[in-house]
Amino acid sequence: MSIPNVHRLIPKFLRVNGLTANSNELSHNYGTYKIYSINEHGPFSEKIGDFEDENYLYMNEKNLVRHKSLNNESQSYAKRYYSTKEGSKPNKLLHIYGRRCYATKPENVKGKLMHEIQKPIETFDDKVTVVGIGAVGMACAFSILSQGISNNLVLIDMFENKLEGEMMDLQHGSLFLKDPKITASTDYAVSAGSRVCVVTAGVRQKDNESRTDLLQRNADLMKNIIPHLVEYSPNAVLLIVSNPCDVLSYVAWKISGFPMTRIIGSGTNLDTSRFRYMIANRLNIAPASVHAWIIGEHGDTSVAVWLVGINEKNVT
Ligand SMILES: NC(=O)C1=CN([C@@H]2O[C@H](COP(=O)(O)OP(=O)(O)OC[C@H]3O[C@@H](n4cnc5c(N)ncnc54)[C@H](O)[C@@H]3O)[C@@H](O)[C@H]2O)C=CC1
Ligand SMILES: CC(=O)C(=O)O
Repeated sequence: MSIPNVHRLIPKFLRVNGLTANSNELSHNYGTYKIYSINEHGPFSEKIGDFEDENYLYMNEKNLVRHKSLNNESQSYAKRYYSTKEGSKPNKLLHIYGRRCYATKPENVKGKLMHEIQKPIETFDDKVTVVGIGAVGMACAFSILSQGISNNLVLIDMFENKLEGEMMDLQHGSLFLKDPKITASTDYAVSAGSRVCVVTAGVRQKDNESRTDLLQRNADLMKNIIPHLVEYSPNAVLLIVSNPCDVLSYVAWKISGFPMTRIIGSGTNLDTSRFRYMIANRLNIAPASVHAWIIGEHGDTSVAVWLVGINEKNVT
């Protein structure tokens, strides 16, 4: 956001807060601040602008209430409430955080070189457990972390050495992630309080085997795995990926005693994604532009359904 726009924005906040700031006071460029709001849905839900001016924070410090250093002074925040904003409901209180980013003032070498030390993130309320850390389990684990689905990941498998190695590999990637907490064990106690448990443990097909051929072996594993998950995470959603995933979802439902709404099978998602890719590839369009599904069981009896609509510019 350009500075003139910001000037339009800032007095609005100040006015709402009963302040009479003069936007001339905002004219000294220094760092870059990003202004965020939060509401009852969570923090940083909405970025409402960037601006460049140290005096705004200063002014907040002197005239408003809080120029607080949060997080052990690792970041400077200007914290304000305001009660109205275009597009938001009147009287709904929102927080404003102004976060200062160093290293934006070109001539300020110190600002470029000096970064305040941040503490590790300590609140984790979105625990996800992945049981079975083979090819599928680790792909799930990596996707969960890299897409920011959870910052609190637990890995469970039968093999301690393998668990340790996979855990360390993920932990060593923390710099590129959002400082996640990653734990691993053969003991299900580490999974306690998970919101989602993804089950990928089990045997996979060999040549000439169908997914249903795996049923007995993997159903036996479920009898061992599911009760532990229920014991430690009685409110979790179970996502069953092990094959045959639809039948094993049923098995997991029966063993767990959970309501049906808390058992999800990965079903034909993978098949659908494959199908869309193939059509997209054939038509030279993006998979997201293909409307096609594989329905039925994730297995040899599944059925393809699709719709093709063509106009001058698009194929849908
Ligand atoms: N639903 C879907 O779309 C897909 C399902 N699958 C299924 O996922 C399952 C896993 O496949 P992969 O990862 O390729 O196999 P994998 O052999 O690479 O990994 C299986 C993992 O499960 C672990 N495991 C076995 N018994 C266990 C137990 N009692 N407790 C904890 N961990 C246990 C093994 O130690 C191993 O690490 C298979 O059943 C496969 O058919 C695979 C691909 C897609
Ligand atoms: C293994 C399996 O279910 C799949 O790749 O579709």
